[in-house]
Amino acid sequence: DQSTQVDLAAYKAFGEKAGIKKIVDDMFVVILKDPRIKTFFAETDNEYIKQQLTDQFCDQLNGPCEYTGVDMKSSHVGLNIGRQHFNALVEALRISMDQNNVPFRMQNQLLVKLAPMHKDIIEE
Ligand code: HEM
Repeated sequence: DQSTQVDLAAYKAFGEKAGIKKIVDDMFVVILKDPRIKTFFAETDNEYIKQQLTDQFCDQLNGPCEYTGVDMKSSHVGLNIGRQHFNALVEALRISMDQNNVPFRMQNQLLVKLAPMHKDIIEE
C-alpha cells in the first residue's frame, strides 16, 4: 500500500545520514564566517550542536534517526534571537545545501519543516 510508505526521496537527495552530517558541517563553516550570527556560536559546544542538528534534520526528512535533544523553545530561550538572525541561519543552510547539490525542491522539504520553529526560536 503506497499510502503507508514513508517518502524517502528528500532523505536520499540529502545523501542520507552521512550527507546530512556534511551539510550541517558546511553550514557551520558559513555560520562561523557570518558577522550577523557567528557570535552566538563563539562559546558553545558546536560539535554537540552539529550532532543534534544532524539527528534533527535526519528525523525531519523521515530518515532512521530520532532527535533526542532539547526542545526548540528551551534551547533558544534567552538568546535574544531576532528574525534577522533566523534568516541568516536559514541562508547558511541554503548555501550549504547548494554546495552539496541538493535539488531546490528537496531543500524546500526541509525548510518547510524548519520554518514553523521560528515561533519558538525568535524572541525579539
Ligand atoms: C530553524 C532554525 C534552528 C534550528 C532547527 C535550530 C536547532 C538547534 C538545535 C537542535 C540545538 C541543540 C539543542 C540541544 O541542546 O539539544 C540548538 C542550539 C542552539 N542554537 Fe539553534 N536552531 C535554529 C536557529 C538558531 C538561530 C537563528 C540561532 C542564532 C543565530 C541559534 C543559536 C543556537 C545556539 C547558540 C544554541 C546552543 C545553546 C546552548 O548551548 O545552550 N539557533 N539549535
